[in-house]
Amino acid sequence: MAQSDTPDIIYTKVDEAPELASASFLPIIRRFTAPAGIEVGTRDISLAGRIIATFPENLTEDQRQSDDLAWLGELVKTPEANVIKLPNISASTPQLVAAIKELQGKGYALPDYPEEPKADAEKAIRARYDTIKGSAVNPVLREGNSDRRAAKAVKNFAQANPHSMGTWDASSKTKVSSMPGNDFYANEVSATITAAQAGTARIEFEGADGAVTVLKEAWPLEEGTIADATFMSASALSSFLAEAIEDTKSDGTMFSLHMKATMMKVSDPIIFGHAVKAWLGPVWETHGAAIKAAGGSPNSGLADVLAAIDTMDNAAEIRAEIDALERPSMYMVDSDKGITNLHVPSDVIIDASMPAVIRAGGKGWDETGAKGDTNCVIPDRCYATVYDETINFFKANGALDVTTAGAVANVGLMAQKAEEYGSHPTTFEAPGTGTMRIVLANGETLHAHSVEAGDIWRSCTVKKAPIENWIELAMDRQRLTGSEAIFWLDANRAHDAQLIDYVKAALQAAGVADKFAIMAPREATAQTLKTITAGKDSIAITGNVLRDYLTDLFPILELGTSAKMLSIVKLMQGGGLFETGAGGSAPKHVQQLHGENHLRWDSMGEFCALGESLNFLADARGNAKAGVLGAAAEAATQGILDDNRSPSRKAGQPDNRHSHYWFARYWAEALAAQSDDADLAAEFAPLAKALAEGEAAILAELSEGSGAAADTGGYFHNDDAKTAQVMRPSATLNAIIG
Ligand SMILES: NC(=O)C1=CN([C@@H]2O[C@H](COP(=O)(O)OP(=O)(O)OC[C@H]3O[C@@H](n4cnc5c(N)ncnc54)[C@H](OP(=O)(O)O)[C@@H]3O)[C@@H](O)[C@H]2O)C=CC1
Ligand SMILES: O=C(O)CCC(=O)C(=O)O
Ligand SMILES: [Mg+2]
Repeated sequence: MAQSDTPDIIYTKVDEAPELASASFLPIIRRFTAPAGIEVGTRDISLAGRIIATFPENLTEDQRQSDDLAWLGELVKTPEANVIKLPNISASTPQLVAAIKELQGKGYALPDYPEEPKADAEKAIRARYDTIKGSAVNPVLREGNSDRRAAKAVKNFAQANPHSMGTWDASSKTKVSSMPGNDFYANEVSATITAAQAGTARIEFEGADGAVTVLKEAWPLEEGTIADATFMSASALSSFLAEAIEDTKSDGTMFSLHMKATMMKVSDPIIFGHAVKAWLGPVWETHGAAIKAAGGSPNSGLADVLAAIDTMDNAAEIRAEIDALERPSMYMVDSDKGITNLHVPSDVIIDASMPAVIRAGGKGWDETGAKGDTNCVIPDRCYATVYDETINFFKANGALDVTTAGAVANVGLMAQKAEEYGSHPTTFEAPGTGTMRIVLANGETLHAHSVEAGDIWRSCTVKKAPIENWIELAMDRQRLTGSEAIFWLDANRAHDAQLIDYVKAALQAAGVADKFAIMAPREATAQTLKTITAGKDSIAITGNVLRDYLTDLFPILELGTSAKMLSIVKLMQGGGLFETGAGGSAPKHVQQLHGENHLRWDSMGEFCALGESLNFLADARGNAKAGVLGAAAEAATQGILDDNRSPSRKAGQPDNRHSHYWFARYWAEALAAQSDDADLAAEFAPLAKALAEGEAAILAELSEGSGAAADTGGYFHNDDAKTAQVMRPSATLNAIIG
């Protein structure tokens, strides 16, 4: 990669709410960094951008785009990397299909997404689209482990200004339901690759007839890598789901399924599909084959199945049979629009959905829009215990007191596609009854499982260098904070037992074993909740999945949202990746902007990441001006919190754009007031003055269109000019920012 033309900071172009926010905020960042000679570039990792970059041969010269994700994937392996990464869409199939359709409508001659590819050409197209699907960006950029926590100012603000919390009642019927056995947890085996075993491995399936199919070849396994294999039985899953539906009915609660179909893009849509089939029960048994022939895929959700049914001659009959099913209430994504939990696999994502239920006092919303208790179905037991224990804790102790609760930080093992979140290329639906096995370079079989057709088999790996780096990061954070520090590892789980060997050895070698505890997730949850209830802090040192789950769970309870988190990825090659918040891209915020020109997205995550990125530029490159800008950005962030300038939720009140004005103003004022760099002070004094003098006009202009519809010229692929018009409506502010 040509380093000479790499901008000092890369601010990623993404999707949905954070991308709309960028249209307002990025011009401000550039106006402020330019006088310091800091170049802020962008690279496009949006879903639409990645689709366009994948099919150049279908597009005109003007339409083509470079593969920015690949470029960034190389950059993060260099010490030069300084990337501000906003949350992007990890697309489910329905989202991918919708994005393709929007682009086709805009004149991009892209191929359709082949749901059931038959000919080789279709299979090739499908394979290219599948590289875009799911969590295709984060694993490429995350060449380091994760350090997520709330900045002190953010935590103090939350304690002083508590968000709304539902109450928890001991009689709540809300619970977590998981499979009793034959899940990923039960079937896991794990080993650490020795020198003699290292090399190129393969994954193969041997059918009952002895025929061997190689499912993955040329699969490198390095010495020190922890390599697991496990599977979930499809028949056990189906029976469990059918029972869970019946159990929900007898409890009188609502059924909800919580998965991560975006990151676990192979396994979880299949599990989701089993739930759709279980819900349809006898209707699927009778009509399933015909619905499939009509193009309906349960793995894509109930919406896809219903749409296929509606194209069938006997649609009315099938619909009537569905209506006649005796089913419990279902947890809704949008009760006004009739969108159920099972409609789209990416609508209910466990890391955000379970905390939302827990924050609300164990409540979900049913078909009628009524609040009620819910059976939270999380089939696999590896991590479900965390939510189960949290629910038990609040039932016993009442909701968390936000005003006094301590903070939970996370140190997450994430680098180089660690663990489950890197497992999609090594996840397979068993093609028949037989044996799935990993065969090592030396011919040895590492792991083997007897499976039946449809069982979901997967292998997860994590490399040695990331593990060692993660333990070091944990030791750093513990030393710097003195907090309670717990490795959330289950000695009874095969994978965790291998990790524990690494952890114990490293802690002993460093002489700090007494500063850390190692606890299974359930025990760690109980201990951590006890600690924060007592007003103390805890560091959760976890694998990749719990990194994801806990950095939504605790921030949503403590701060009301994970958008305000500091999310730092110290890249293993010396660069910095600064993620903005720990949450997603909030699709409903876009609907609100389009409907009533109000963007309630809170850019606190962007503000925190910007400060960190500038400070990193100062420390790593000796760029003193960046340090001055960074310190001033931190002061501006503090100003936003002190003066309560964050966006409100309702149209007619200040929104995201207003918060950017305030950020610019506080930033300019802090720069004008500092004495470390006289040139910057002189540059920003007039800007600060103009922003202060323009206050009334700017705030009025920013509020002008509020309440009316707004057109950004698209959803996945906005029109830049239209978006700028919507997101930069203040002529006064624009004249100052330029
Ligand atoms: N790092 C990444 O790139 C990530 C990407 N994603 C992607 O984002 C999409 C949506 O994910 P989902 O998990 O549903 O989470 P959302 O982003 O939709 O968040 C859930 C809710 O949290 C609140 N929220 C989140 N961020 C903000 C913010 N900045 N300001 C104010 N409120 C906020 C909103 O609540 P309310 O509406 O009540 O205000 C929002 O509806 C998916 O496409 C997913 O793949 C998800 C997680 C991380
Ligand atoms: O990559 C994704 O799909 C989501 C990432 C996520 O939720 C997280 O890192 O917290
Ligand atoms: Mg997450």
